[in-house]
Amino acid sequence: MSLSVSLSHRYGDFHLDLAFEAGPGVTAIFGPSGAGKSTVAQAIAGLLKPDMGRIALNERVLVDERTFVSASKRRVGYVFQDGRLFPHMNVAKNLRFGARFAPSAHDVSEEGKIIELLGLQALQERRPHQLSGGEKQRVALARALLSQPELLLLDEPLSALDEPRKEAILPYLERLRDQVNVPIIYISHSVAEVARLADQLVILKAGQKVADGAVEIVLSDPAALPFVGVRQAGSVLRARVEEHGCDGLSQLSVSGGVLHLPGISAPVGAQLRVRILAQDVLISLEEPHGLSSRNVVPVEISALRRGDGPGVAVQMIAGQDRLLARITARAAEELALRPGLRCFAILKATAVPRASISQGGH
Ligand SMILES: Nc1ncnc2c1ncn2[C@@H]1O[C@H](COP(=O)(O)OP(=O)(O)OP(=O)(O)O)[C@@H](O)[C@H]1O
Repeated sequence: MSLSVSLSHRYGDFHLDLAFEAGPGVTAIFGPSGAGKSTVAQAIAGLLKPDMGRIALNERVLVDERTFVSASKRRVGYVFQDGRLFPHMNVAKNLRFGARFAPSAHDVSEEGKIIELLGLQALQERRPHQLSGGEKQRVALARALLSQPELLLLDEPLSALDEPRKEAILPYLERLRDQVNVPIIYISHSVAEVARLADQLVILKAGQKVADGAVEIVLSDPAALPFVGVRQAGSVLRARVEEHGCDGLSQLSVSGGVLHLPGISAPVGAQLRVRILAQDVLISLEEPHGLSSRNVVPVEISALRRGDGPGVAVQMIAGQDRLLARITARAAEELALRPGLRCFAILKATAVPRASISQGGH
């Protein structure tokens, strides 16, 4: 699958002007409020006719100078922030409504698989007002999938939910990513969600694309730090669960070494993604001894970038992975950090919260 987007659109002073390509898996479109994310989503879905541009989905042109395929003919399943279920219909009828738009009749087992995947078996008779926010979003996701879309477009699907409900629905989105063969465009202003779900990332600012690429590469790029925010910046590592210790710490292998982290319930052998915030990584020139942290990984510095304030972002290569640290410029000077320098990254185990660790995504 491929989605190719090139857009130019004006709303008063706001000018959206960008191009990107999205492949299979989850492509996140990330940016602050007003960056133009929803405008992009609406153009892809056919709810907005851009001033100029070209959008093609799997070689089928949806928009160009001569073409404007209507929303209902695009095969794009759109899930809004608030789900937008039909209030007078129960869950089963809402789902049937989605299936009406499918180009071919549904295999019952396929339909059952979607309902099971999103955990809706027991909710079929309920009306939307009898559902929690998270359950409504799961119904909206299933309804969109039942229309057999070529692309699923999720526009901040978690933004109306409180933290516990977000946490409860994220595993469903992960299962969707890993088990349903429909590419997903995921609009979000949450780095945490992007780090958990996305394969590719496009960052927008004031209507322009400021970064794009594989999520691990973009999130660990010091140049992207100003757009991601210093407190949210960090890298995503792929890890494998090796062993659960009886003291509550689990041993994970990453390509550059071993991490010991708490709160991991995934079984031995499971593949995980671990988000490590730049502010939680320390750098040592020598291999530290007599240190309370057991998470010490040998690294090589690959890039440094001075921010506007006292901080420096340091990118390091650890095996096949990249780590990002944010330290003070004074420390970087005193340690004479420079690209090519071999040193050690230290991570405090308790700095990685449970929500930063997720399963799958390969
Ligand atoms: N229908 C419209 N008419 C006029 N201006 C609009 C319209 N829709 C969006 N805008 C403007 O376009 C800009 C981008 O809006 P958009 O909703 O795409 O941003 P966003 O990144 O999705 O923001 P948020 O995260 O707050 O939803 C904003 O300045 C907004 O005010």
